[in-house]
Amino acid sequence: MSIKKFKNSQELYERGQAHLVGAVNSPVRAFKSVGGSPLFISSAKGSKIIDVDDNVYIDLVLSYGPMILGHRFPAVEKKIKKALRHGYSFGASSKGELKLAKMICSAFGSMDKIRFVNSGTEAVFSAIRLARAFTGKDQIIKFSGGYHGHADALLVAAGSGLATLSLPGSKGVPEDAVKNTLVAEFNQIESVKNHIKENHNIAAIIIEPIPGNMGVVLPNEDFIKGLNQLAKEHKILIIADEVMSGFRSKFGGAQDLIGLNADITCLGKVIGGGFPVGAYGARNEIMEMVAPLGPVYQAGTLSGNPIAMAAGIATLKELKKQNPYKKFNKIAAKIEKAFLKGSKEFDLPVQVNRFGSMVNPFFTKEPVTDFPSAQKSDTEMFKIFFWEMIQEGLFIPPSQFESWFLCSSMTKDEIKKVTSGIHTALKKVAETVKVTR
Ligand SMILES: Cc1ncc(COP(=O)(O)O)c(C=O)c1O
Ligand SMILES: N[C@H](C=O)CCC(=O)O
Repeated sequence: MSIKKFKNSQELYERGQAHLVGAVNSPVRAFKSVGGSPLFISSAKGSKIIDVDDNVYIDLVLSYGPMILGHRFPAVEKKIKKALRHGYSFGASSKGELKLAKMICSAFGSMDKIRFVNSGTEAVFSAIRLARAFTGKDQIIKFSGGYHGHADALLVAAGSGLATLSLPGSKGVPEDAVKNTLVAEFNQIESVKNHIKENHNIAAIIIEPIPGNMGVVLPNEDFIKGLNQLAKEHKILIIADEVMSGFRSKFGGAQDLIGLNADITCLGKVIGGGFPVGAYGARNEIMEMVAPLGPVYQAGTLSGNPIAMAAGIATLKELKKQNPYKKFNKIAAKIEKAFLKGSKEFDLPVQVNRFGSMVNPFFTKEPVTDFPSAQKSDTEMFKIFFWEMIQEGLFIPPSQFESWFLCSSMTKDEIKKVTSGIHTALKKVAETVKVTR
């Protein structure tokens, strides 16, 4: 295998520093925690992504989730091209919005109505405003390691890029903006109970049903049951942030699979088929508080964008047709097996967490069940592993604390390439660790 070179990516990275902050438009793209300079991408098709040095990779990032069918899926591309011929944005309603809204509401028992916005961040902060208005209360509980976009109130003990960069929060967020944010520990119902005991103004608990922003973590059954019960007893709303998990483990939400009684659901990523989109939805009595029906204001020039709607409708139609969820479980199981085999053979501490098409490894001996246990993962090992995967032609997120994603376009050969690449990368980790110890 020839060694991959990144000359053109490096050049663009250097040039990019002049007019882009850190040469990127989202911090996770900067490769900060794995070192080296980030890849610049020239194109993608199916499960493959190609960088500007013509290196080809199997893509396990998939734009951090949206590209569930793979890139430029023919049926989706056809509908996007058709939509483009009709106009790009109208500032007025169009039929696609109705169609996508119906498809989504039919897939979630907890949603009668939905409002489209332009990103997951927008969906979440709008959902919080709505929960506060509906309950007449101000406080929210979030979980440490949970990431819900970059609204001020939620940049506390957050996962994703903040975990990657070891940032406890963000500068520029006034204390006032976070004074109503309470942080509990995922999978630890006592930490939620304690907040509820001490605070009587809690509007909502916001949760990623399957967290993917501290790496993938699975909720235990009793924890979810406990949340449902506490929320009901204390008239607290549950906001299921399914921006990442929505349509990734079933046609609909992970909330159904884990038995979470969501009041408001936030979506993004998959429902826009790769175009900027977000959405929040709930039962009628909650959604009818949103303007123009009710007093909660929320608006957007590009909301319900016709191209994003067309891509979303085509993606969901294709997902329904393919029903790839069993396939995802099988692929993820193979990935897990490759890790477990390699960790045994090379005597490495590895844990694998997976749910549907979300999967990722941690370099630690103990099971990963919350943010503190995820943070025990050896990020130096991850760094070595990451770069060897890149050399193997496998693009994974450049962070220990991001989920890998699977797409339905993956072929048997590509799956084999992934599992054998994992084996080689683990070997490299073991060899490097041996030398440096
Ligand atoms: C669970 C979750 N919520 C919210 C967001 C924010 O979405 P966006 O990046 O589209 O603003 C993300 C991803 O960034 C996410 O994974
Ligand atoms: N973890 C984030 C969302 O899921 C990754 C996307 C980003 O912040 O750029």
